[in-house]
Amino acid sequence: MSKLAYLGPEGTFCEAALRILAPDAERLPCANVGAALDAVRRGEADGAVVPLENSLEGAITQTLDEFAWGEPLLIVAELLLPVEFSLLVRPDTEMRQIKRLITHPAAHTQCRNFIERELPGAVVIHASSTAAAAQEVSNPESPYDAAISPAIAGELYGLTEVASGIGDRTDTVTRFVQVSAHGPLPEPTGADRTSMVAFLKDDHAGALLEMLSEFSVRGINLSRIESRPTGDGIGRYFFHFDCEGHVADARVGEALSGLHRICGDLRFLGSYPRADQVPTQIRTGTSDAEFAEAADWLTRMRAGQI
Ligand SMILES: O=C(O)C(=O)C[C@]1(C(=O)O)C=C[C@@H](O)C=C1
Repeated sequence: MSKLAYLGPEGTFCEAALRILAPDAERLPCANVGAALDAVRRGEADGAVVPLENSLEGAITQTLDEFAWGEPLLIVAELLLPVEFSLLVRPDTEMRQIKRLITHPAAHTQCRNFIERELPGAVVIHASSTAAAAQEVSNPESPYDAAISPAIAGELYGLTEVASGIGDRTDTVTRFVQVSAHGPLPEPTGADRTSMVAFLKDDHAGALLEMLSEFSVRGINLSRIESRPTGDGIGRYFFHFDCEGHVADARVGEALSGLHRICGDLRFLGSYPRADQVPTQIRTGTSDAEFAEAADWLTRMRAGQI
């Protein structure tokens, strides 16, 4: 049985994602995303499940930075999990008594309207996860009156749900990814995604356009682009890209080769099946067969056969 690390403790959305992605895996709760990924790097876990982006809040920057700077890991699967938040209190607390609230920063952002409307003036403190917040509130000595967490965390930590579905939108989803320390890569399915991190060779006009051109000239659709600071000063950024297709597809492989040539560093993060199973768009002239035919034509031409 494989062991997967995740953002704990028990009751996080991350755990819910892990249970769907790998129902039979042994679960190793970790204090934060970095610790979960380090457990994989040290061989203490066979893989990890971590949040990558949220449809309202955007990128989970800690995960992006871990993927860019930490020892390389491979994304092997993804999952889109609807996230629904509850307001949880100790059984003896009433809604009007809530003055101090604790939750994960991403949950705070997603429930901002509810907090302003229903709990005006409440102080919000951030926890390492939504379930860590619930666990904290379950302590009778806790200085916090309520947690914003998944309903399941309330059941696990003996809290009472005083409000449910408190997110600013009802259709929010978080994208989680499962990573492993090494291959093999998942087989291409025809509905795949490829992730990578690109560092510029040097800062010059059109550098980003040159990178984007490697995708566009091969008809590759991007599904996410994120810039993150390198830490080397204002204006210094590196880029995360997600594109449609698998590195085994000729057009994606060639785009990565092109990026490898023009970038200071290109880190491949993996090719894996898309959670929504939407087939990859293949524009005219960019299929594997058309790439193979063109390569064959070039070989014959170079051999003086045309
Ligand atoms: O704290 C949790 O329950 C998590 O799984 C983390 C996380 C996140 O990092 O965005 C996951 C989904 C929600 O958006 C809120 C928090």
